[in-house]
Amino acid sequence: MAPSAIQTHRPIVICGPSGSGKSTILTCLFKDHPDTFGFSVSHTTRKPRAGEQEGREYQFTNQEAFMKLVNEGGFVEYAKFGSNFYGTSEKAVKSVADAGRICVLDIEMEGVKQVKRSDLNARFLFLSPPSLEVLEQRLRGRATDSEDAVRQRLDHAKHEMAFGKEEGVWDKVVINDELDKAYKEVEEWIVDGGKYGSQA
Ligand SMILES: Nc1ncnc2c1ncn2[C@@H]1O[C@H](COP(=O)(O)OP(=O)(O)OP(=O)(O)O)[C@@H](O)[C@H]1O
Repeated sequence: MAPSAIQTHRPIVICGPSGSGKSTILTCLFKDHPDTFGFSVSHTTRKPRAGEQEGREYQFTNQEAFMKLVNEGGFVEYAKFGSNFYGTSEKAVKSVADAGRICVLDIEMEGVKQVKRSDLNARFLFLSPPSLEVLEQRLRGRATDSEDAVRQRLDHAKHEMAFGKEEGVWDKVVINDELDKAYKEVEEWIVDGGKYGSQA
């Protein structure tokens, strides 16, 4: 039987504390490899903001429809933030692969555990800051968060760093010390000599 798109285009899960550099590294990757990667469009029960378009930023839905999809096992991961639900449907990930791209999932710890239990056959990358001290400097340097938010992120980062050290979870752990070096290491692992982790 011919391999499915999801087997030839294995999704990449990237996880790491806020401020570890996920967006920075993914921006480089997408720029250096145009038309290779894609993000799946998540579902959310929150209302669209001005300028947001159905099916582009999110698939906007209501709680009843969201829960129905949960019960049908349609999500590879979902979570509640504040009073709204957010989730990644299996269909959304598969449609990225069907379009000939590798789906990149930038998700947090609980989501990673759920994707691990799914049949997505994803590859798991943990991006770590060199230390909590450096992470704090970067979060402050980014200047996008209030003092309270920085403290919350650092608090959460301690648990995430422990998760990053757990056996059997990660296919690759990269320490983002010097950006160019970390990026090269991520790129090399993802591209995998042109195989992109494909076993097919
Ligand atoms: N190797 C590095 N050396 C120095 N600064 C870095 C390095 N990598 C990233 N940064 C800086 O650290 C800050 C945090 O990076 P970034 O926003 O990419 O993190 P993130 O993991 O995507 O965070 P979030 O999960 O909150 O979106 C940014 O200001 C970025 O420019």
